[in-house]
Amino acid sequence: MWEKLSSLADAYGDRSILSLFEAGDRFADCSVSHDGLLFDYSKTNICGDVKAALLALCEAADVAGRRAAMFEGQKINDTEGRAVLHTALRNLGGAPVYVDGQDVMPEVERTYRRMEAFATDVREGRFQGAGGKITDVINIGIGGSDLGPAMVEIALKPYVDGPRCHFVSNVDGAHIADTLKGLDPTTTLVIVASKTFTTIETMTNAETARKWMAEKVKNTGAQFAALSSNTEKTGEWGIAPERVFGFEDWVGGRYSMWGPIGLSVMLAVGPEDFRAFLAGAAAMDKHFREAPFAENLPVLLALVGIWHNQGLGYATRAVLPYEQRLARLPAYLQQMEMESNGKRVSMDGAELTVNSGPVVWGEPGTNGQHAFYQLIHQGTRVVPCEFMVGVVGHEPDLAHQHDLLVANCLAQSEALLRGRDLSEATAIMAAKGLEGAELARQAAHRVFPGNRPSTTLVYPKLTPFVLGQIVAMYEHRVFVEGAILGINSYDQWGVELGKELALKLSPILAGEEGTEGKDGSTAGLIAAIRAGK
Ligand SMILES: O=P(O)(O)OC[C@H]1O[C@](O)(CO)[C@@H](O)[C@@H]1O
Repeated sequence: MWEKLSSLADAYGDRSILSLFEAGDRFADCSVSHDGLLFDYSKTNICGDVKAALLALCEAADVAGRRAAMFEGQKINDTEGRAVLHTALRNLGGAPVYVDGQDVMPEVERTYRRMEAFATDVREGRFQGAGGKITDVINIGIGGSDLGPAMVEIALKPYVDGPRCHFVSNVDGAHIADTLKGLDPTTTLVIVASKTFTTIETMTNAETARKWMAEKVKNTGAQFAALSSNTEKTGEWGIAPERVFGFEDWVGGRYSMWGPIGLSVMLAVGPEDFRAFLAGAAAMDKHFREAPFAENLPVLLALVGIWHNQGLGYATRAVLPYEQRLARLPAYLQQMEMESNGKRVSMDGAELTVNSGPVVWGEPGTNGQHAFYQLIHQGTRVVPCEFMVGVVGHEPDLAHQHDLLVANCLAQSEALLRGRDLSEATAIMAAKGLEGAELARQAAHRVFPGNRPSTTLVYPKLTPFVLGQIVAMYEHRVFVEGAILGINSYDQWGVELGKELALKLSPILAGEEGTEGKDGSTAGLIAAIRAGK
């Protein structure tokens, strides 16, 4: 299945992307517009036969069949025996969705209405803390129970008109200590967000928050809410059922912010804007299900990813939003993509014969330009870049700054494409008066190889709807890449070993057990830390 792609990669790996623009209207051929979004992949070296080979991979992997299986609630997460239906969380008012023959939508809608009612009560002051109206909300969660809502709350700042939201994730006591400083427990609502309600970091931080609140609030439980699929544990922990918002095991942690895990966002922006966020995602779901693959945004994004990673062997990709409010998007996508597609075996347990998903990283522009773009432009390894930028910002008075932002975004992809060759670099340095060996030496440092691939996503403005579209597009991109690789994108066994070892290390670090059986490095580190305490 991969031979064709690999022979095309051998043939085309080094060809000039710029020269591809000489034939026909490449921009028109290699960009897709849908519902306000414009995805341009013309600055990659994908063209006719590469695209055909990539689309053939979709056929060979039966992406269409697997897509149908996902939306139909089949148990495509087959190492855990679970359906994968985060799409149901944003299917509000939509068609029934069946799991094991039962329509899950009535329960999804019911929970959603409870969330709306609770969020409205908090925002309008009907739900109060011991000291009055809730001013602050702390979401305690980690991974998918943190990254999504934390990312969205920043992204939608212009829409925030509710209580201040804080996000605590790290088991490092510094995180919760710094967050609690300055907060008034009598007007703070604590949300414990954990699908399993057993995650050690979250439960430890929740306990710390409970102690902090108990110093000033008699009935601490009244100011706690839980977001979880483990209602037994939320009950044991003492959170009253009316403030427990549940979801089923067919919602994966890293895909969960569309439902109860998004409660902090709903509290911040209000139910109406949260609904718009879901509507954007639902619109992308529809596009993903209906558009032909050759014009399907998530499919194209996935194919670009497959070409760069499995085809050309580029091990990483940078996500570079030219939008300060998307500062946490790269971290969010890191979990979504790397926890989903960082797998070494296919569904049947056989080792992959191609690379698994790439390393995903990034920072917003223009900040990244002054940090790591040096390597992207002149380093020896190629880093495919995924730029994104809004046509307008939310600050009409600062439109000139937005124009500068856009200019920088476009300049970077242009620079990556064109580069600067030795003759140009030499002419520039000669014009500055250099000559001879020094001219040659200095010019060499100013050469940009160029021919470095990038894509650009242009969106009208970062509204809740648009953010929903973008995130859902990435979710489906991960699905398509995973389907082509033949892996299960919805389990995460790779996080388990470290968790198990950490539990065993705690008593050793405390001096209650010895280091027998530990490797020399770990034993040495334990000894040093124990001695330094
Ligand atoms: O919501 P929970 O159950 O606390 O899990 C948090 C995170 O931990 C993980 O299971 C990985 O450790 C993620 O997949 C998940 O998002």
